[in-house]
Amino acid sequence: MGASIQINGITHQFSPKGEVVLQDLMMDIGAGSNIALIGESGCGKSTLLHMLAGLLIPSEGCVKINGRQVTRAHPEWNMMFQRPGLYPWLNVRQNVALGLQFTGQTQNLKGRIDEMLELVGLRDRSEARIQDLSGGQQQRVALARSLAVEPQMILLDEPFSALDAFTRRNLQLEVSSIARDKGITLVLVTHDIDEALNMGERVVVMGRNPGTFRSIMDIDLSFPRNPMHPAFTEIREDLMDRFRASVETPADSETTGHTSQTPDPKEIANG
Ligand SMILES: Nc1ncnc2c1ncn2[C@@H]1O[C@H](COP(=O)(O)OP(=O)(O)OP(=O)(O)O)[C@@H](O)[C@H]1O
Repeated sequence: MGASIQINGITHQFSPKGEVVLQDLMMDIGAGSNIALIGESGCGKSTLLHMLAGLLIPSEGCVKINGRQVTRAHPEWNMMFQRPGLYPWLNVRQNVALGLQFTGQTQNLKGRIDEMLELVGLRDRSEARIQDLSGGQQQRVALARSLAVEPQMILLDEPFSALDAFTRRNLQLEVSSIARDKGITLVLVTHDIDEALNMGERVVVMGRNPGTFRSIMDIDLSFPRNPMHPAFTEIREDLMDRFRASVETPADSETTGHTSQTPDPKEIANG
């Protein structure tokens, strides 16, 4: 079961007299939903993600996961970064085992690892050395390690940005499909509008100085999504306009609260 997330009036400064990095953020994220955060560099996406992970406590307001205030990190709230963070002196299987060992879930360890490697398409590389894998395969190992502990929530901080376009798209589709199948709540930070649209049931556009939610858009397209489909293209254009507006219009010249707009329901064909 995925975690429900409540972002409850978050304002943040890294130091008492420093700039206000995030201001008055409010949002509820339903259990099992997939959210993408996009916005100009420096608008506070990673800062917010760290707060959801319990790695950073906001100066004002709080994050609640399943109704409880977050005060520290938790093994069921998994974070994946641009670099997969694997240990090169351990093989694939040993890397995947780490989360399970760390959380004491060592019953049927081999079976569980095999299941995860099957899920991410790496069953035949279980004994391989990390440095012998491609970047995409390494991210798959990191994903298998994250999924092995049956997380309630996965937080992704531009995890595919170093990958080639083909691998990147495959992983976007696979990760969002696995998260939906398993009911895991997924929050993705990205600079890439297509990535946000490939994965997000909701896309949140943030503005900077200070970081606010400028636009919240529910994306009513079925999965897997096809970037060539006219409905996808139309929503991409709309999202780009919102992104542009978030860069061009300073936050303090408009209401900093969030707006919500749901596009007309559009079914998208696969292929
Ligand atoms: N530990 C820190 N101490 C002081 N300021 C920080 C710290 N971490 C981030 N900042 C500042 O907070 C602001 C938001 O940073 P953050 O990394 O969250 O933005 P971002 O939207 O994720 O950017 P990018 O897209 O470039 O990764 C920036 O101005 C950054 O310089």
